Amino acid sequence: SYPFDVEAIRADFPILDRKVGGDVETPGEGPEDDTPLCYLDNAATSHTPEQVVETISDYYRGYNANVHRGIHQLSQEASVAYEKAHDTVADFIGASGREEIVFTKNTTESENLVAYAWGLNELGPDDSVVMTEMEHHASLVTWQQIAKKTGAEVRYIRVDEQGYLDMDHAAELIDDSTAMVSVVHVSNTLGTVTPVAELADMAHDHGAYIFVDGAQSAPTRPVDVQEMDADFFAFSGHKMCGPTGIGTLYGKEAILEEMSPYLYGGDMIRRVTYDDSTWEDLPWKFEAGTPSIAQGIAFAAAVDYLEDIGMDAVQAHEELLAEYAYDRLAEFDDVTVYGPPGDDRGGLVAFNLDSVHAHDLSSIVNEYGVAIRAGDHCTQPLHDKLGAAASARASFYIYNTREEVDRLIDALEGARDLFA
Ligand SMILES: Cc1ncc(COP(=O)(O)O)c(CN[C@@H]2CONC2=O)c1O
Repeated sequence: SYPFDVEAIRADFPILDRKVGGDVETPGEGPEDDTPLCYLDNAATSHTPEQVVETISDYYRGYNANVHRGIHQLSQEASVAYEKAHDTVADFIGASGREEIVFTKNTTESENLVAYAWGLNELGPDDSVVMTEMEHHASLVTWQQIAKKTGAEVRYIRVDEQGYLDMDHAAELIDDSTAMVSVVHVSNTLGTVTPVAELADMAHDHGAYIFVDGAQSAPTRPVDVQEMDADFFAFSGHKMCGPTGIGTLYGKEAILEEMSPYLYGGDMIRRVTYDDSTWEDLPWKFEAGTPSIAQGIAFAAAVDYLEDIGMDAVQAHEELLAEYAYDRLAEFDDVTVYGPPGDDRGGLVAFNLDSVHAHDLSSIVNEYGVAIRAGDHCTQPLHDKLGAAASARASFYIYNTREEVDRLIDALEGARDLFA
C-alpha cells in the first residue's frame, strides 16, 4: 500500500503511458516504441501533470499579457495571477509573504543571485564560506568562484563513510570568520538529509547567513523556512511537477531589503533619471525584465497539486520507495550503494554495478525502458571522494511504484548477465 492512490496520480501524467525503444527523432511514434516507460530520473526533473499543463495553455489562450505595468484588463489579470503565484509559493515553504519570494529561472540562478548581489559586495579576504563536500555544482562552483573573486576562504564540511555530515567538523569550520554557510538540504547523490536547523544555529551563533539548497527537499518533503531559520532557500519548479524555467529564491525580507539588485532593467526600478535610479519594492526589485509569466503561474498550480496530496504523504512515498530500492540493490553482492541506510535518506539511490561502467549500465537499462541517470550528478568533487568516476542513480516521485523498482532490478540483472 501507499500513502495515497498512486494509480489515480498516474492518470494525471499521460507521459507515463509512453512506449520507448524506438527512434529518438520521432518521439513515441516509431514502430519500435514498444516498451512501456519506467521513469526513475525524478531528481533530474519530474513530470508535469495535466492540471499544470492546462494552466499554461489556459494562460496563453485566455489572458496572455505583460505584467506589472499594463492598465488594460488582460495585463491586470496576468499581473494578479503572477503576483498571487508568489503568495502560493510563500505559503508552501512557510515564508511570511510574497516580499520574500523571488521567482528565478531555477535553483542555480537563485544561488548566483545571492552570490553576486550579496557575496561580491560583502565577502573579503577575512571571510570564510562554509559548504559541505556533497554540494551540487550550483552552490559549490558559485561560492568557490565568488570566493576567488573576493579573496574569501572556502571550507568544506566532511561527509563520513556512511554519507552523513560530520557535525563536529561543521562546528570546527563555522567560526567568527564565517560569513556564509551554504548547504544542500537533501543530497542529489547520497540522499543524505542535512540537519539544516542545527547548521543555521551554528551559522547565526557566528553572525553568518545560511543558504539552504532545497532543490531536492522542497519537492519531496514539508519545508518550513522559518522553522529551519534559513536566511536563503532555493528550489526549482521543474523538480516538483512544474515547468522548466521557473524557480524560487526565498530570502528573509530584512536581508533582501538590504541587498542591492542582481539584474538591472525594467520592472525592477521605481524612478530612473540620467543620473541614478531607485528600486521597486520586494520582491520585484530582483525580477528585472519580463518574467516567465506562464511558468510562474504554473509553478503555483504545481504547488497546489502537491499540497492536495500532502507533503507528508509525498515524503512517506519517497522514503518507502528509496528503502525498497536500497534493499533490493543490497541483494546484489557486486553493487555499491552510496549514502546512508535505506530507511534514512531522501527518495533516491546512487549506486554502481562493479563490473559495468555507470554510462553503460544506464544505456543497457534504457533498452529495458528504464530511465535512470548516469554520471556525476553535478557533484564531481564528491565522486572523486567516493573514488567513483560516475554513478548510476534511480530517483523516485509520487507516480512511481515498487513494481517499477522491480523493473530496474530485472534490468540490472540483464545488464550483469550481458557483462558477466
Ligand atoms: C541538490 C541540487 N541543487 C541544485 C540543483 C540545480 O537545479 P537546477 O538545475 O534546476 O538549477 C540540482 C539539480 N539536480 C540535478 C539536475 O539533473 N540531475 C540532478 O541531480 C540539485 O539536485
